Amino acid sequence: MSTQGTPQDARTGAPEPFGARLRRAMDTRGQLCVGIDPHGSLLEGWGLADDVPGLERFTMTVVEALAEQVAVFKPQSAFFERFGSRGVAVLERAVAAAREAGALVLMDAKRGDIGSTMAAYAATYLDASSPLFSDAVTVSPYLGFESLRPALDAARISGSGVFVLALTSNPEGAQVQRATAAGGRSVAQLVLDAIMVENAGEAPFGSVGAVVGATLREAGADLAVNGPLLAPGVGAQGATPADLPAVFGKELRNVLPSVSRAVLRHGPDAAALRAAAARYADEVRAALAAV
Ligand SMILES: O=C(O)c1cc(=O)[nH]c(=O)n1[C@@H]1O[C@H](COP(=O)(O)O)[C@@H](O)[C@H]1O
Repeated sequence: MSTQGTPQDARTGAPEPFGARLRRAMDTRGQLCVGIDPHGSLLEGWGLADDVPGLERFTMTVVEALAEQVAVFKPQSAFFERFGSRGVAVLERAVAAAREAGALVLMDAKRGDIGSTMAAYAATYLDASSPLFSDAVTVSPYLGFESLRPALDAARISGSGVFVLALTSNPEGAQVQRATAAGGRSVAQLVLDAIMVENAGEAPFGSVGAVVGATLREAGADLAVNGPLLAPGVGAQGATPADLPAVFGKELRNVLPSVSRAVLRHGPDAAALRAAAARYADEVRAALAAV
């Protein structure tokens, strides 16, 4: 497995772990992830056709406008896959352009399968020689946390990261995630505990993140996973940066709030996109400073 494309640790020559790279990006650029979700309605709002050239124009405009400003981009794979191979080619180009410009890319693919198939997903997103290699990928642990092992192993080798769904932003998630597992803990808590074990001893924090919706109002779970906490749901789903302290408490410094539509709708003007992202980054900074 090649580790091309991943910055290396100057001292050891090994790929620098994603957790260290993300911590630095969050500390220097601010704690904000902008999702790239090319909904047909957004393309229409930008005056673009809902086709491959429209997808490409939309995506590259977002990348060019924000790549030197935001810590992380989170392209949502489904919005590219819906156009077939030509849409995936746009996604490949966007990932390369964003990484080239210094932003980290978290591929939102939410993959999860039996371990032997999970290895193929890991090869797709977490092997540095793959055309879709990303700094990190979202995965679902609901086939059992250990089914994710091939992705966790591949991430360690290539210096990339894995974000595991724990408490999702949608109201339906509670049915599964808040259910009580054997031993009396919630299913989500078991996932969080397993993430904690993966990140044990890592500094500044580990490369295995948890996804915890900003919409939850309160976590109702122990979020001290020694890793990043991706918090989608800010903006279009109704959460605001001011809601973050109540959900994340003492883990606030590790939170990476994510906004897609509420930033993207400000395009196609690059300055307006930059201003919208800067407003959210400022609001997040203010929410963190207030506690
Ligand atoms: O993993 C995710 O990114 C994710 C997890 C979750 O619990 N909720 C959630 O909304 N997301 C993603 O975050 C993005 C939210 O988009 P907006 O609601 O437009 O900001 C979408 O791409 C979702 O698929």
